[in-house]
Amino acid sequence: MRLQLSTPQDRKLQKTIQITGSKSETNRSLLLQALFPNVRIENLSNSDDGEVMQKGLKKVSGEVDIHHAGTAMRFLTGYFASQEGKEVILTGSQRMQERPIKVLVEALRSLGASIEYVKEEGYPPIKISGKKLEKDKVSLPANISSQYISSLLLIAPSLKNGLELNLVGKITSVPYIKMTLSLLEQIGVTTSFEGNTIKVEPKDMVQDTTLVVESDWSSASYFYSIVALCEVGTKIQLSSYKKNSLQGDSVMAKIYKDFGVETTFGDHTITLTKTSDEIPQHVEYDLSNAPDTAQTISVTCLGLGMGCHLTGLHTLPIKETDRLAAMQTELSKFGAKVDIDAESLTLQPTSSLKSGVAVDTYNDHRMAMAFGPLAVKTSFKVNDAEVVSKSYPDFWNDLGTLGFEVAEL
Ligand SMILES: O=C(O)C1=C[C@@H](OP(=O)(O)O)[C@@H](O)[C@H](O)C1
Ligand SMILES: C=C(OP(=O)(O)O)C(=O)O
Repeated sequence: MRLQLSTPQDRKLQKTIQITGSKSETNRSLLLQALFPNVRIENLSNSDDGEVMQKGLKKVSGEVDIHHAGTAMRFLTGYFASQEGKEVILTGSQRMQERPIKVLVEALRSLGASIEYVKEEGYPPIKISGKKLEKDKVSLPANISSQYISSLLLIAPSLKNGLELNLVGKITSVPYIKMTLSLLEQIGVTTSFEGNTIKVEPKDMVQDTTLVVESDWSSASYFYSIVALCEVGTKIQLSSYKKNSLQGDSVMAKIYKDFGVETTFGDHTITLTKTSDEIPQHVEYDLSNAPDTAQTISVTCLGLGMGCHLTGLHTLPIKETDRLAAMQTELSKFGAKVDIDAESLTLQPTSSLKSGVAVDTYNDHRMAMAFGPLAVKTSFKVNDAEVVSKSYPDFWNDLGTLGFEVAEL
């Protein structure tokens, strides 16, 4: 699907949007529910990633295809490895077969798991023969993906003696690890995280608990960007959100103050208001705790004619696409000057945006959604725009609701 995006007639928007549940909280909650069936879940994500996770958890044998969903790939690896009697081949899209899984496989093997690579060593697909895992201590590198750590933590309470993890190296995407621990605590599991050591106590049964998934803050980031690019007075209300979020991307509320956007927390809502046009020429952020917002922020800066230096981006090359390379290519199409290295992106201020551009999306939902808000400033095309369904299937409809002209070509 190729879309033509055109500037909304009114650049002082006033609207309310309901956003689907966080895909990260959803996929953790679904796994916990599979282990402890008396856990209930509200406000599940309607994303592709949530759907493949739900389907995957129901399988006991055969092939499980999780498409592009990193969390489903990593969380189901731990799950099936610890499920005696289940035997599956866990696979995914071509890109998923290029996203590394070795750190997690080695950690699970050292706990006693039986996992074999079907094609290339270190990458999916993998054949998993579920077993009771007897060991309770493991060390693993923590600087590549926090999803490996969350995968182990999620199965930890179901292991006979629980689990002690020793994290080696600089820990990346820390809020996602804390989110996992918070959800475990919510269902009554005892955990601790001190220095580089995480401990999870075993638990046979949990009390009836309802996990209420907060809406997705990474999805909210695109509305922060829209408000930042619109006129002073623009007000967009989003639900259902809370102040004490488990999601690290809630840092948007703080970061977007720099772009003149104020956040007001209401009863399960946030209201984003553009209050000021006075913005700095250049901003710098370390996004190692909120990697999924890097694309959003760089497009906001492009649209506002600002420069930025974003660091802590070492995980971006192994996500849905190599996001650093993809951003450099796509930002440059609009006339931007962009430099990247292994962990950072630097954008020079761009005074006028080129028009007639077609943005490529690289099977990456965030490439499409990050550029969407730029339609406030200029008209352009988005190729393969359906990619948004990975985390936010209603994205283009919601942009239409705001008054953007979204036409299928
Ligand atoms: O645990 C999670 O739900 C996630 C962790 C992050 O990945 P990394 O830990 O690989 O950075 C993030 O980018 C991803 O979208 C979701
Ligand atoms: C990196 C992402 O997803 P995942 O790793 O779960 O595929 C994302 O949604 O930005």
